[in-house]
Amino acid sequence: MPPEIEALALEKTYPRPWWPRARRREAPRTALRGVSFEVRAGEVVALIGPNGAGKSTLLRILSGLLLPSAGTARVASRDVVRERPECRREVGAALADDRGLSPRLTARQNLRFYAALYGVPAREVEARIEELSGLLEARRLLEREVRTLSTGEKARVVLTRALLHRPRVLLLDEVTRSLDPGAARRLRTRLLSDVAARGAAVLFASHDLAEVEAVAHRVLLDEGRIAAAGAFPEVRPTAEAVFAAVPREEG
Ligand SMILES: Nc1ncnc2c1ncn2[C@@H]1O[C@H](COP(=O)(O)OP(=O)(O)OP(=O)(O)O)[C@@H](O)[C@H]1O
Repeated sequence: MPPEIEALALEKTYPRPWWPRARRREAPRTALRGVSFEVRAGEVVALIGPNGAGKSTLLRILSGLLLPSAGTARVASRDVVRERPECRREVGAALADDRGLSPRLTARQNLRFYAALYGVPAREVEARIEELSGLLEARRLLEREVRTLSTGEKARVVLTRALLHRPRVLLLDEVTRSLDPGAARRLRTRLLSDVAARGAAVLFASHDLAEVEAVAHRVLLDEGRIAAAGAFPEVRPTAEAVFAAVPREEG
């Protein structure tokens, strides 16, 4: 079986901003420098690394929101650039700074909209929303307008949305960051065991080494490059060194 997520020599350099004042000040920024790895069906892989390591950039490329500068990536055996629409149907993404929910619609209306977009059969939509919102402790939020929800409450709706169409690949960018610790733990355990049990591949970014130790089958450490990969005990010394390192100031 081919891997569900496959990155091969991925590179990403953000160009200088186009507006003149910032353009003079800012250089292009390289966020990924040849990243290669894979995630197989049923595997939960954590992507850990300090701020600016490139985690969000990588997840945005894999979800089809950002183009790589070089290299290739495949999700559910499809090329994320050439087969972008097909890819996006196979992926459930809950990314940092998610702006995809309409603030004036209720959570349920938003979820119905995305269910239709993802092609969930109409007769299954309500049952799916009930089931997932129960799993993600979001049922009491369903009839509320999204603009009235707290950050953590919105995160639950975003997670529910990511799972609506039973995606083969789930990409999570620090989604439990805004949840209180108990809820984060419960959600992580339920969510990840649920998706892994049905054979989905999960890649989630986190700063929290304890979180990674609890759930990840395998860990990737990223710093624009893969600094270490494998089971947590093997990666741990490098991870601890990277997180403990005093950052070098630029210039
Ligand atoms: N739109 C952008 N334009 C220019 N540079 C960017 C842009 N987005 C990210 N970067 C830069 O790319 C690098 C990687 O950023 P990225 O957001 O992928 O890191 P991260 O590992 O997700 O960080 P964090 O843990 O803080 O969320 C950083 O140096 C960042 O400043």
